[in-house]
Amino acid sequence: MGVTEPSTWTYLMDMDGVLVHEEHMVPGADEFVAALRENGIPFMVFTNNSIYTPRDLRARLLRSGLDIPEEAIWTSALATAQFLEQQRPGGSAFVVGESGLTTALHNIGYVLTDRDPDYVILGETRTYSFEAITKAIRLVENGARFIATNPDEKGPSREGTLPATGAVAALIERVTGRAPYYVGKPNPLMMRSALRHLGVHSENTLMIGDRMDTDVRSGLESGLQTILVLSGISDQDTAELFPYRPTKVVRSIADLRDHVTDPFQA
Ligand SMILES: O=C(CO)COP(=O)(O)O
Ligand SMILES: [Mg+2]
Repeated sequence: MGVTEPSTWTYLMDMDGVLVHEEHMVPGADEFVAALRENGIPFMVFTNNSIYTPRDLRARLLRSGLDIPEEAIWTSALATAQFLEQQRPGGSAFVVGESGLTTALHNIGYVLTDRDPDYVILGETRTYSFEAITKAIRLVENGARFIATNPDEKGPSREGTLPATGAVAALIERVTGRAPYYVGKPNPLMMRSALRHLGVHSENTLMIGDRMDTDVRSGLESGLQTILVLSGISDQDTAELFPYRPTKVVRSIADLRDHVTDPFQA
């Protein structure tokens, strides 16, 4: 499909499976980011991973070899806090997650408590505890609104699949009969907040991701061009399993490093 290349693109880049696998950089990702910088192309890391604050995530990415400014990092934790600040300012929540989520909620003035909270908020962590999940279940049963940062049921790593927020949300939903509201990709809320944050329009913005059901769908439904990479969750057959298609499929972000001004001509 012919894509009209705008004078310059803005890049929204998924993180896990595109730029890194946990703490390991995807080969060539540093050269890709350097090419964006050399061409003065605006970009944002746009991740459903709610574990880290932008400050911690910048430090983590830097150690992996990627120099990403804090202000170019937008996570599902930040999107969730922005959503709740609009929904119920000064609210309270019981949180199952890490500092990326608790810090974002504290920054909007939320009280974190297990005593009659307005919300139960489930985020990404690598240390889900049976006790915390049980508490979350009981609070949802008692009427707390159930929110989850992202629907990803798994994440990629060099060692193999990692269970993720969506899988734990499914456990809580199975026990309580209450489905969570997911704020992260593909919810248009998260995309709109990123485009607003960047001050750009969908026509000259593209989304690069490793998942069809979060990254590509999120971009597609917001009018962006989309690129699926095969370095994360998806393989060469994945795109065919979905009713919709990405604009382009590449093996990894390294394949784009020499075409950042015209990614669809290559
Ligand atoms: O955290 C995730 C699932 O583990 C997904 O993060 P990304 O949106 O960066 O791929
Ligand atoms: Mg990903």
